[in-house]
Amino acid sequence: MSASTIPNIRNFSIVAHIDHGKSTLADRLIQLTGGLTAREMTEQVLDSMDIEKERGITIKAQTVRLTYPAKDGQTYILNLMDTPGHVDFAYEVSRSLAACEGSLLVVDASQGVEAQTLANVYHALDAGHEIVPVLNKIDLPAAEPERVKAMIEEVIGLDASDAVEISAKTGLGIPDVLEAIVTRLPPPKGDREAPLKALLVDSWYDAYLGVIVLVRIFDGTLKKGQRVRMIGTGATYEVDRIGTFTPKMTAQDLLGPGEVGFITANIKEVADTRVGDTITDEKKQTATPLPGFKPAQPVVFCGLFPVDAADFEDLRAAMGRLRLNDASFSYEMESSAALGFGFRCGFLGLLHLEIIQERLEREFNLDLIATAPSVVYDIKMRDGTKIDLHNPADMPDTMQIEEIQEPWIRATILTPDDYLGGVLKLCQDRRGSQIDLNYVGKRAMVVYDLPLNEVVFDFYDRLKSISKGYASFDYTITDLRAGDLVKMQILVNEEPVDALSMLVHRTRAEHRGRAMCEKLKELIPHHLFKIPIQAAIGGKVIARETISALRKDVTAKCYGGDVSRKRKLLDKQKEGKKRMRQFGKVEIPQEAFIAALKMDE
Ligand SMILES: Nc1nc2c(ncn2[C@@H]2O[C@H](COP(=O)(O)OP(=O)(O)OP(=O)(O)O)[C@@H](O)[C@H]2O)c(=O)[nH]1
Repeated sequence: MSASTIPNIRNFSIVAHIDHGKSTLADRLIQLTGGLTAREMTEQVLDSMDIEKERGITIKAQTVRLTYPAKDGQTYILNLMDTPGHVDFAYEVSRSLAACEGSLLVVDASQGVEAQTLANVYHALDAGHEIVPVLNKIDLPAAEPERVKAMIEEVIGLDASDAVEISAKTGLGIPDVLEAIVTRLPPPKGDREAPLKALLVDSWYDAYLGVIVLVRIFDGTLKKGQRVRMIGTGATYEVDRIGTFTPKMTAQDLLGPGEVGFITANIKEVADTRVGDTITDEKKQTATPLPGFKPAQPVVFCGLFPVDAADFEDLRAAMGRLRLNDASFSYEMESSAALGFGFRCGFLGLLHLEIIQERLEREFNLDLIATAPSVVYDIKMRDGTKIDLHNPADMPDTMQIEEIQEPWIRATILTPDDYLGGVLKLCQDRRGSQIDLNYVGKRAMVVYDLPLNEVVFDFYDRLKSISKGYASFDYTITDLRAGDLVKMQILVNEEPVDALSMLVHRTRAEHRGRAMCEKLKELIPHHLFKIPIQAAIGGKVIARETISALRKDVTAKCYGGDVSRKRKLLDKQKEGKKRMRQFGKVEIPQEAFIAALKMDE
């Protein structure tokens, strides 16, 4: 028995920087190979969740099987594995790549190589992929295909001389992409007679069908009724449905080597499936399981609390629902003196956090307060024990702490030359240390080591505003380093607000404390009494602001007859009311919690 090539199949991904046109190209490929009718094509197909559509980003890896009659007279099955484009989901990128042999590298011909182009193409090269460069958006007047080809060769080291030039928008060049997939990407290899060996690429929960598992077969065959074993978890299941996405779910009798498809097998929860696991036949097991992946670890934590305490059970139920589909999101119950009952939640990154919060608020109609995002700190105690600190409120007594370690990242930033000064200053201000600085044409490529704690709040927003949206950013977590970190508390009306406490580097504490007090002064409405706002480290106040006592009529300052302005102000106040929390005698609006953390330097 030996592996042979399966000549009429190609498995491929599209890797690209966000917004370079990956989804548009995928839709064109589906359209051209007749996977859907024109009416079904009205919406972008691969981005299926609402929020993905609205924000135009791809989150969950999906797959489509296309049938393509090529110029050589043969008909090919092309399996397109979609990959997410954002840094938070790098893990999902690598697992989709493991299921294919090649990638299309899509680069916007008016923009050029960006930070995530690099990160994603390196993932693809790591996965052993053959890569076809595709220059998109050549319909734009600003497109400079020759310059971008040179950039691909210089920065990535790929031969771009035969890059395919296309416009995913107009459809120009799409047939060339299909031909390139068939002629330039390698076919899969596999042994049909060997015991089943399949990769568990992804899984998600469907309200009607239960857990759906996306698989890529390497050896053997998989069919309905077969009993399979997941090697990692040891669980066994009987396959009750099997098929492919065209992109509609289509039943098949059997999947063989090189094929990609789905199974259902009466699996109760997504958490019962481990992405990267090897699926084999229960009776005839493979002797060589696939290498698998490290599970995605949450790196950013924050507390989520209902504004209205009566919503707690609804929040619990909603989190359970989201978790069904997203095993990388974690939560456990937490109670806070100020905020009551809520949950401590773990996320893959800030975007992941925002998406989950938004879904909870929008799909489940919940009003939430999010506390300051925090990274996970490793604390070594004097008695030799170690603590993983997810919540600054739980920080042990400093006298007992030997050392605090924090996660560091290596960040790659590409920016037009004009903004380089601002970008370097930002990195420097965030305790960064410069590793590399290069020029590629008129763009600078900067590599910095930075503490993740300085990046989680607003680094990305700041970078975008400094560079007018032109800089791109990608990072990987590298190591843990000891840091002189202290817990800073915020006191409103002499009472500590746990939800606003954070670990900061000692050298940054005063600056940060002052900025937070100033911001809170703007955001907390006047009350009938004076409210002191203080930042303190271990009982020592390092910054202070005071909110003066109330002027009764909020509209008083709108003298003159501008009625609509008055009404707006009153409406705004009413809106604010709904989303306020009572802290002792003080009401703090929800916006204050997040806004206080997003500070201008
Ligand atoms: N002019 C022009 N615009 C394009 C072309 N291809 C895509 N676009 C536009 O570029 C934007 C981004 O395209 P998407 O396909 O959503 O980008 P994406 O890479 O899938 O983004 P993510 O899903 O977030 O990774 C959209 O507004 C598209 O309409 C093209 O060939 N020409």
